[in-house]
Amino acid sequence: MSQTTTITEGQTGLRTVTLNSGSVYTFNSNESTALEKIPIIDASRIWSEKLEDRQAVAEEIREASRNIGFFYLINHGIDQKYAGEVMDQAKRFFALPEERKMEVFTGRVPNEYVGYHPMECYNRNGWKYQDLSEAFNWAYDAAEDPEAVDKDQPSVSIWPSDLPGFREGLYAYHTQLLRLSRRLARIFALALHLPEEYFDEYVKRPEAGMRILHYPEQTHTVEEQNGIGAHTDVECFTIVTQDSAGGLEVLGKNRSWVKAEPIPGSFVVNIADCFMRQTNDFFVSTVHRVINKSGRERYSAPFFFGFDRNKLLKAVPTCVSEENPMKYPVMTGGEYYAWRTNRQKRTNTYNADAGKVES
Ligand SMILES: O=C(O)CCC(=O)C(=O)O
Ligand SMILES: [Fe+2]
Repeated sequence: MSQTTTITEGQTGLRTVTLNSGSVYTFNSNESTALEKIPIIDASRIWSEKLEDRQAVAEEIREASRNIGFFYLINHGIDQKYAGEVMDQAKRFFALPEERKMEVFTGRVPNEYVGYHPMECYNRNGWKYQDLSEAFNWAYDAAEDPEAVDKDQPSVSIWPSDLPGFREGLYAYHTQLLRLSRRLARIFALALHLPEEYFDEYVKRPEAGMRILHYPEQTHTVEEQNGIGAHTDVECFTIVTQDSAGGLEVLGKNRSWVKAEPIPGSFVVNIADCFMRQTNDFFVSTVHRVINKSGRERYSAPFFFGFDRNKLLKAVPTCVSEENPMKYPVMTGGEYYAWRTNRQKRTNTYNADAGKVES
């Protein structure tokens, strides 16, 4: 899930991005570079029996999370067949006629980000052309979670009719990523120098939405259009599966767009806004965007992992002190998610009854 921004071009050539949470970012140019490197972290140690191994990988994650807010995970142990199946299902879904996809239009589910977000329905940066992508989102479902505490809790997702195997294919991968994320929540606790089990209570009933995205090749310039405009994610962290087309870009410390080049079999993990708030800005929730200039279609599948909606979004003890007091007001995760979801969905220019409305 992402957030609306506006961009203005200053006389210096610098661009200013104002996120709708009020944060302002400046960048030098719309061109992306490979100058700054996104760290590559070997995840095999997160599953190690030895605490020293888990602590060692946690320290690497700590550094990446506070410096750039993005890292690759390699050797994560999840079989590639699950990602392959999700990419196949994405191609199948997005190839459906518009009216079939509109059966599950996101506008049908108030306050939740689930369902279909049509092609060019957002313009996150107020550029000349709408963002060139379409997406389908689905939510956590206790029935698909082997570790669920309450299996009967209903899920808010909506599903297209007559698409056998679609839901199953998506949840098979989702369940794998859920297990990885719960383990990562422990590693993040170590990374914050907290007891390893610190977040366990927060992830029993996590916020764990996922989406598939389709980006056609963009022919307009990078000054005129994005695939998905500059934004920050909402929850704690995001695990992105991308295909080989490339196009994901991260706003680096030097104020340039850094390419997150595809590394086969890897995940791109990024810190999101709830984790930034819970770490009192120790972890950085980094602005990112997608521009598909690869000459072919691009598909991706981000998994958004956050804490239980009923828990308080409050800075952890190792990130506050008398000299460094809490920066953000305390609210529940649910209140924060609803606020962000509604802000984003209000900018959707597709009206289910009237058809597509240009912004
Ligand atoms: O498609 C991607 O690689 C990333 C998409 C993204 O940033 C998002 O959906 O929040
Ligand atoms: Fe994102």
